[in-house]
Amino acid sequence: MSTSKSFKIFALEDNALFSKMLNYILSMDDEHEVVMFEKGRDLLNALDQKPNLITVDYSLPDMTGEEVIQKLSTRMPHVPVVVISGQTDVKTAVKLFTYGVYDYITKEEDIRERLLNAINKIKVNQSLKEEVEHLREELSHKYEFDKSIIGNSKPMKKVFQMLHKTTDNAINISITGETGTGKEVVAKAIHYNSNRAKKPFVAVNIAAIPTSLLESELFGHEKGAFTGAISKRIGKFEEANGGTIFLDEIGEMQMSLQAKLLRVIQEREVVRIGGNQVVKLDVRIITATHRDLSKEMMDNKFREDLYYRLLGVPIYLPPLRERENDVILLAKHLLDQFIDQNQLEKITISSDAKQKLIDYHYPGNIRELKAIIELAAVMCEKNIILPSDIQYSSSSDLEAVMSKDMTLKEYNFEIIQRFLKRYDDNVAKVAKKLDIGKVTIYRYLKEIEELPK
Ligand SMILES: Nc1ncnc2c1ncn2[C@@H]1O[C@H](COP(=O)(O)OP(=O)(O)OP(=O)(O)O)[C@@H](O)[C@H]1O
Repeated sequence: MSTSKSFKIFALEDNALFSKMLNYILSMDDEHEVVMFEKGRDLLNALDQKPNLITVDYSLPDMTGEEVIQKLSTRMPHVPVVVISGQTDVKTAVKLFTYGVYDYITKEEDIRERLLNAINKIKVNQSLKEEVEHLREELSHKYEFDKSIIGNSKPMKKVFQMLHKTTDNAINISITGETGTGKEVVAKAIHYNSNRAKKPFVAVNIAAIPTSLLESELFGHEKGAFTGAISKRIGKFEEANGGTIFLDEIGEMQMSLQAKLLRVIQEREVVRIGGNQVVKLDVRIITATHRDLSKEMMDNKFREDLYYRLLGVPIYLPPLRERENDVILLAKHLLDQFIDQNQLEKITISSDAKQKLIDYHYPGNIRELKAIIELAAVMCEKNIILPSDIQYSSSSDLEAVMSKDMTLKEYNFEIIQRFLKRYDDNVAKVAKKLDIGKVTIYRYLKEIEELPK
């Protein structure tokens, strides 16, 4: 069986016998490539080989273990170091931990278990870090402007022009637009296309958090800062440090908190509630609102100084009814997404259905279009969406399906029946498509039969 040595370990140990034993323990895992060193200097000279882990004996002939560790902490701060020592000296151990040493293991009987345990933990940590990196990378592709924000209409071209001006700087951005026009999608795309893409994107919906909790949610608190603060909590601003914070529905923020937010923005630092430690901030702020903030300002509901601080690059997202042919582009995109997520066969939209889609005014904008398309995909037969499959929330059809007239159970009946029709009553296939058990389908069918006719 071929094995790949993907985890390189450097081990620094001058005692010949112990070195042999260490090499044996570390090489037990086929994945490990172990390189033994007798002298600290030799190990330091070989760092360009990029080890994944370094073990260091504390007492060495040419330089002290402490010196080696100190040098490693500046030259390779991200590579975990495990110290192996012949002595149990708490003071030494504590000092070494200040250099960021991962573990301190004494040369005792259980060294094998302790060492392998430490290595396993390090590997799990490293693979988690790699996964986070990988996901961030994937996210940044996913949020490329023209891949995540679908639209080709004149007003959307203007939006794209503005978006491209936001990538190389940290200027604040204020997004306005009716509900469902894609304000959050745009905020994410700005972040993942900016030079902050590898740092966090933290979204906070101001309207969704009770006023009494909002301050601590945003700025954090120390343990015991107020009744209920049972432990220290980092606020969203600190969480977003180095990256972007998205304050959705900023127009809902109370005046008293607006003053605190202004202070944080001006000072570029935050102090957790009940604490005195000042945390420096480097956070880009993107705000969104469906309200007219300039009007709120005139009505004394929004602070003028905060308004201008947050305004930065203003981006207006037009309602869907003003986006010309984007309705069809978006409908196809949302349909493909739904097909992908549910592993359905290809579904197309008939030209009459397209016309029906264009004729509607979408008060709920793209969120509403998404719901309409998903329902149409479920309702249609023979994998083609016809005008009758398109049901608007303002018309009675969709209301009949989605609102009080139908319970969730009845809605489920409807979907299962549609799928059974589409797949010629093949229960196994329908169960697979809907990702539910066959028994569930039989149970529904039985219940339908038992309903009074
Ligand atoms: N241009 C677009 N391209 C593709 N999908 C979009 C686009 N705009 C919005 N969407 C989709 O529409 C839905 C609503 O978008 P989003 O939540 O960003 O809207 P919003 O303006 O923030 O809404 P609200 O004001 O209610 O918070 C999401 O599912 C989003 O993925």
